[in-house]
Amino acid sequence: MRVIALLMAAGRGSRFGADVPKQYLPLFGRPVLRHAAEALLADGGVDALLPVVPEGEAEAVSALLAGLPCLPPVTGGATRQESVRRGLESLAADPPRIVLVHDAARPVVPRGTVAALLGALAAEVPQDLMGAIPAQPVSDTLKVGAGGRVLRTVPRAGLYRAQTPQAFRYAALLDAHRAAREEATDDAALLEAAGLQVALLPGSESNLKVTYPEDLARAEAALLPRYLPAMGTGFDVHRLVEGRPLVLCGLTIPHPLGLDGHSDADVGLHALCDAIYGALAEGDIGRHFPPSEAEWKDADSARFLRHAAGRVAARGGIITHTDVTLICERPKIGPHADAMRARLAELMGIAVDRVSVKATTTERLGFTGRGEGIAAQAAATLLLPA
Ligand SMILES: Nc1ccn([C@@H]2O[C@H](COP(=O)(O)OP(=O)(O)OP(=O)(O)O)[C@@H](O)[C@H]2O)c(=O)n1
Ligand SMILES: C[C@](O)(CO)[C@H](O)COP(=O)(O)O
Repeated sequence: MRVIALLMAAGRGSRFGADVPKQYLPLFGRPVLRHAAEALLADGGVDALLPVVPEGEAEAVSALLAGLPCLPPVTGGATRQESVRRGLESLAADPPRIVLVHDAARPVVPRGTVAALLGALAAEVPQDLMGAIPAQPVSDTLKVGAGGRVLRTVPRAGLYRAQTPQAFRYAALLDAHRAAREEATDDAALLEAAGLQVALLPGSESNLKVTYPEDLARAEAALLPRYLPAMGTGFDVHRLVEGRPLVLCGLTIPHPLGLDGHSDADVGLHALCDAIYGALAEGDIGRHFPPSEAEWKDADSARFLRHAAGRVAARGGIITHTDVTLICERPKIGPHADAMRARLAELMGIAVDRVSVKATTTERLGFTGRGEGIAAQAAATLLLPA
């Protein structure tokens, strides 16, 4: 049974009102539509996704969905219904048995939803079932209103709020779309209009559609139980010598001495990399970039931090906060701290208000007190998929 899931991402998000369509905005550092796509695949049973995207954005959406089983994106239309129809038509030459239609703006599909929908359509009895949808019973009292006044109350018994993903026999849904004369707000409505049977399955309050700005925080709250916090620490020391530039937290700082080492010896950045690798339980910087390898001689350590942040992304996680403490008498770090924070934030791809750089002396005690070297310690917190 070939199953294709249409990922509806061709909307402009006008009610949300951001500079970019809401489906591209980050939730825990990853685009809303990426969460939606992964949720469609999590139960198994879906062979490929078919992204339906705004005109000219196929390449950008493909990049956001990299690594997932996807058919080439199809350009959507002016309405959701038109976008779905275009997606369905693109499959006509090699028709699947079943299609799922899902809003890319719904990033929190509970586990088991897709399996339940496919199970309903796979069941032998009733054989007349053409679709299955998740829906929540209405729990508030419903009013009809106009001009700021209540006109009357609508009985809520038997009323449901329809969600996506919705599953359909492909041929039935394509026929319903081709025959449609009026605009429907979901796909099941087109089958209902044709007198076809659609099963009602339990939905979930967490399966919200990001529509207004406040919905992003609600979606993050709903996703949070799927993550576990992780924490790592790092420590590094390099000797101060003549004839080398002083590179600290990604910046070259004017100073008569520089740090000695195999790479550019950026002690702050190395400690931070170790904190991130530590939180991932993926060893340390020396494991990823061995000092025995000539390739890393005098290397710009920015590359190491980009790698560490890339490992977090590859594990499906995000860096939540980092904190670096530089330990030295000279140079004074305060005047450079904000520029260092900005550079580290840029390298890790996170907001600067989640990045701290501070400094301390050791009261002229020890090797840092005597100005023989600089030490750094760092901590990083991550969220990783549970
Ligand atoms: N022409 C359209 C309109 C909507 N959608 C998709 O259908 C889903 C549900 O639509 P909605 O929440 O209304 O999204 P927008 O149309 O983007 O929002 P708005 O109505 O506020 O502009 C979204 O994932 C959206 O990208 C689509 O593929 N093609
Ligand atoms: C398809 C849908 O998500 C089901 O609840 C909903 O109808 C989409 O409505 P919108 O007005 O296009 O957001």
